[in-house]
Amino acid sequence: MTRADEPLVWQVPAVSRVPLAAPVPTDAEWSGFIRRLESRYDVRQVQVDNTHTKSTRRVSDFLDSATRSRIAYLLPTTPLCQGAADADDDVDDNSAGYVADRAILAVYFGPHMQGPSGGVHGGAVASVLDACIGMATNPLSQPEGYLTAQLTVNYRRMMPLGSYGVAWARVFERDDPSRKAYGIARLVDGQALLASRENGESHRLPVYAEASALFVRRKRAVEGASPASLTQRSRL
Ligand SMILES: CCCCCCCCCCCC(=O)SCCNC(=O)CCNC(=O)[C@H](O)C(C)(C)COP(=O)(O)OP(=O)(O)OC[C@H]1O[C@@H](n2cnc3c(N)ncnc32)[C@H](O)[C@@H]1OP(=O)(O)O
Repeated sequence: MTRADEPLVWQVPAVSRVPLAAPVPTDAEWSGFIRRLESRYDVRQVQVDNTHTKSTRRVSDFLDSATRSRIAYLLPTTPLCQGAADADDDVDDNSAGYVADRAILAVYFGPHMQGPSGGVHGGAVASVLDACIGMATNPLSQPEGYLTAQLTVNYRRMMPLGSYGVAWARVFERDDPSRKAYGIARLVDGQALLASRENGESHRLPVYAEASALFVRRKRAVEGASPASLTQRSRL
């Protein structure tokens, strides 16, 4: 057998696996966190399920599973569909809660997202930021029209395992003729965010990671969705 034919074997050093002190929050703890976010900020949780209707939205089965359902999709209560989101002007922007260009994901980074010892895996952080920009980029009535073409993540600090994170994203440019949308997202510590709000502190919160992304709208989505069909779908 030549060297090139030898099976590739990873030499993994034996490490002792220490049980992680990052238990998944109970239902009550998790909903308490979301309620605090809703009461301190002008946001509301969008109920998530697997049907793409106007008021419900799937986050991602993958993230749902990795977080043990400790992930929530929130939107500003006041519609913000101005500027960038106006590209979808055939959609009824003024209906309650419809926000196309911003999104917030609240997430608990638990033991199933471990990367470095005591820290969250960079891929998990990237997934959350990508999903958050994806939510902001894809209007509720046009789910999954835009796909990630490029994602750049800047890891500023290690996110400790067992943290509540809050990521928010916005689309700052949507170039509809060429089907491109550009967005950014930032991830901060959710408990620190709430504490600073509750204590009336105005200092800038440390950013754990930030991302910028290019999303491209699939050709199929563009061809298959006439303005009439979009309007119809948005009213379902
Ligand atoms: C999870 C939460 C769920 C939440 C639910 C809703 C959120 C969904 C978000 C999901 C996020 C994901 O994970 S998506 C999964 C990961 N991503 C993917 O699998 C995408 C794989 N790539 C593709 O399918 C394709 O490459 C596309 C769709 C991105 C683009 O293909 P295309 O449609 O043929 O584009 P094409 O006509 O060639 O190009 C259109 C314009 O975009 C530019 N362009 C195209 N691709 C790129 C690129 N990679 N980098 C730079 N620029 C590009 C072209 O130069 C051109 O510019 P110009 O000449 O016009 O200037």
